[in-house]
Amino acid sequence: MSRRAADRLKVVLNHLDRSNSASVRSSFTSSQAVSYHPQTLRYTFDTGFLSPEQRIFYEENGFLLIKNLVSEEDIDRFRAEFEHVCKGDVKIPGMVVMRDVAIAKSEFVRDQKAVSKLQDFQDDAELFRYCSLPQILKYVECFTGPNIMAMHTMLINKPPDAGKKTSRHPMHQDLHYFPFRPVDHIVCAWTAMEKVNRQNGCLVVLPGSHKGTLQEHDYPEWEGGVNKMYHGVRNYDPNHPRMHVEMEKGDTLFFHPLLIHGSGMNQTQGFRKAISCHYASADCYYIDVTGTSQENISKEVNEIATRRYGTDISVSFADTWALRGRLVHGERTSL
Ligand SMILES: CC(C)CC(=O)SCCNC(=O)CCNC(=O)[C@H](O)C(C)(C)COP(=O)(O)OP(=O)(O)OC[C@H]1O[C@@H](n2cnc3c(N)ncnc32)[C@H](O)[C@@H]1OP(=O)(O)O
Ligand SMILES: Nc1ncnc2c1ncn2[C@@H]1O[C@H](COP(=O)(O)OP(=O)(O)OP(=O)(O)O)[C@@H](O)[C@H]1O
Ligand SMILES: O=C(O)CCC(=O)C(=O)O
Ligand SMILES: [Fe+2]
Ligand SMILES: [Mg+2]
Repeated sequence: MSRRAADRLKVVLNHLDRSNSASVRSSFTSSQAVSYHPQTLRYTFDTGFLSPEQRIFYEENGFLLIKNLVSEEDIDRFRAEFEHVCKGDVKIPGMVVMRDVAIAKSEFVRDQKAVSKLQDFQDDAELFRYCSLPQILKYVECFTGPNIMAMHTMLINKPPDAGKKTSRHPMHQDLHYFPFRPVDHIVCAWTAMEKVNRQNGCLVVLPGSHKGTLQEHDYPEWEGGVNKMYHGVRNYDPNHPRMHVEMEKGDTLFFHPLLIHGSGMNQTQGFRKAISCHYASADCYYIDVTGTSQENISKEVNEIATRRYGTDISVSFADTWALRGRLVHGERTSL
């Protein structure tokens, strides 16, 4: 550890463990002690589970990678269930089966291979086991606190790029899609279901971007087309320092909803699989996004809801989230 990192750690330890602060402080002279202004940790709770290094890393970067968190056996079960859904053996009301735009808009015969994403698997008991895995919730609690809702579920099956670069996911902030706050009590868990690397389109993150605000999002101007609702940050600067997060099967990335991230195109012949869940504290509250940068996405969601349910029932943007959210720990207090 560098000297600077060691100094920071001392400051944080001092702040974290007030009951023990006398013994920590005793290693400083009194003049050093008064010159310290310990920063408060804004993005994580002290549940005693994360190490100080992990907390500092998340505070500064907006993500935390935990190796080997989900077992091979569980992942193989999720994969088997995904195949059942693709074959039509399992049909779950409310679950969205999405195809890549390049395939959906072509003359190709639709088969299971065309599925690029399952969205909203909260009522599929086998897939939803992912959201309740105790080893994941142990981490989630550090970001959300003890009352935990699983708000949004996805199994992403990034297809081999059909030659139009539509397998890319533009750089975005997940908060753009969410009408609930406070932002710091929301976290995504994203687990690689196989080795993910630059070749097959791993996640790309802009470290530290979670410290900024929610930006305006739109469809990027991509010649080959863009998938439905794949908005990207407007005025994206491709020169911003970025990091490719390569992961092994079972590795899990936890990240903040303001972290700017996306994924590159899949240049292999395999389907790159990942499973994810966005969690929020059940103590969060819904906001009205009218007149904000989120109005464009809420309108798109409402259009799809109208197409699906007709105009008889009126479902607000917040309602679409309240209906899909499921309690996974503690009490359902607000969301
Ligand atoms: C943090 C998190 C929330 C971030 C994200 O998840 S970002 C991505 C979110 N994306 C979504 O939620 C997409 C949800 N997808 C859907 O609702 C559906 O897959 C739809 C895009 C509406 C298609 O529904 P589906 O039942 O398959 O309907 P059809 O096959 O009859 O197609 C209806 C019209 O939609 C078109 N379509 C289908 N798939 C895509 C696509 N991937 N991208 C763009 N357009 C698409 C299809 O060509 C058809 O268009 P027209 O023939 O009406 O012009
Ligand atoms: N105009 C844009 N708006 C939003 N996001 C974009 C835009 N252009 C590219 N991106 C996103 O930036 C990320 C990097 O894209 P790109 O495919 O150029 O590089 P890469 O595949 O990560 O790296 P490389 O191809 O060099 O290995 C991807 O998530 C991509 O979807
Ligand atoms: O798996 C990926 O490529 C990223 C998906 C993503 O960021 C999202 O759907 O919000
Ligand atoms: Fe995302
Ligand atoms: Mg690329």
